[in-house]
Amino acid sequence: MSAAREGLVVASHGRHCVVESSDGQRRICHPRGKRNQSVVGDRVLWKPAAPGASRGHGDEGTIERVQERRNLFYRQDEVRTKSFAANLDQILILLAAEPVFSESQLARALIAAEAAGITPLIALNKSDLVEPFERAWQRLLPYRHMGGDTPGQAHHYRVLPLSLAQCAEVDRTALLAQLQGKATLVLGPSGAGKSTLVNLLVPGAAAQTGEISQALNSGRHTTTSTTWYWMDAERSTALIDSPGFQEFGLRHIAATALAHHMPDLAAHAGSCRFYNCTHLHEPGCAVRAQVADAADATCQDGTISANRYRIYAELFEELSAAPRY
Ligand SMILES: Nc1nc2c(ncn2[C@@H]2O[C@H](COP(=O)(O)OP(=O)(O)OP(=O)(O)O)[C@@H](O)[C@H]2O)c(=O)[nH]1
Ligand SMILES: [Zn+2]
Repeated sequence: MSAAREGLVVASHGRHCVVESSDGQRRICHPRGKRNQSVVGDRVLWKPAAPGASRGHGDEGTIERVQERRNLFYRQDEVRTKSFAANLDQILILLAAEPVFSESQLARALIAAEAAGITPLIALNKSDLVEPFERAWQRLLPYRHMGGDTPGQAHHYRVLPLSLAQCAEVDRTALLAQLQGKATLVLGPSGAGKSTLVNLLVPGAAAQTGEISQALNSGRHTTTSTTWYWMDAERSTALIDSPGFQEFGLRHIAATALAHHMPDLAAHAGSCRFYNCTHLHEPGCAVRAQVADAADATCQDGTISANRYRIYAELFEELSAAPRY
């Protein structure tokens, strides 16, 4: 019996996953048990399959154990839990001037990131589309100023303007500075420019996925759901591409914990008269007292935008409702 070796899960497809060993070699691995419990980003212990035992995919292996995770980013609706990836340093939410993004989806992704303890970063692409960009940038005002404007104090979220198609060197440099040495999960609505981003930043992205598809030996299974790409030869900077920005279920978060994961609300929640205030109808609610009347109000002065509060109230109701199944 050979000893188990360490590896990194770089793609996952149904019951198979692709494990990269320290020498960079990638191979298909099957879980030892019935279910595939590993997700992309997992560190695993694997063993090569016994000679002759492989199922025609060449060199294969078995996952013996999934090592303890630093974090796990996932969403959950009423019927299922979907894991995006594990052991992440940050989550890049890629939006664009067009198509118009959903603020509710953005808020959900940010809440899930906060709940998992992973730093989110927001980028708004297509700055070359001047007017739509201006409108979208304006819609992001509460996010750009969250955390207040006290001199010397950083905003809660970093929001980067970008034009990936024009690939201005200054944009690329700003983005690279944010990604260097980290494992970043990229999330975003369809059409925002995720593929453009991956192709711009990952040399040989096609080759990396080609290798995976080849390893999966499956013309039928060409789309792996989540993929880990190395941006550098030293394999220190990674981008993880994942679908699933739509229908971002937050069933794993208690309604009463929501405000805690929304920094603009959390800043005031401690001053409510009742310690268990839901910020929906209680007297002496410090959160509601800060909700701006005007739809275009910002968080610049510590106020809460009307949209953010509406999103909170809607989510609170959704998460309090009894399961339908
Ligand atoms: N004007 C403009 N168009 C861009 C920019 N970046 C990407 N695009 C275009 O936007 C479209 C969508 O880009 P993709 O990279 O395919 O978007 P995606 O997020 O991968 O979309 P899906 O494949 O549907 O998930 C393409 O036609 C790109 O050429 C940009 O900075 N400015
Ligand atoms: Zn309150």
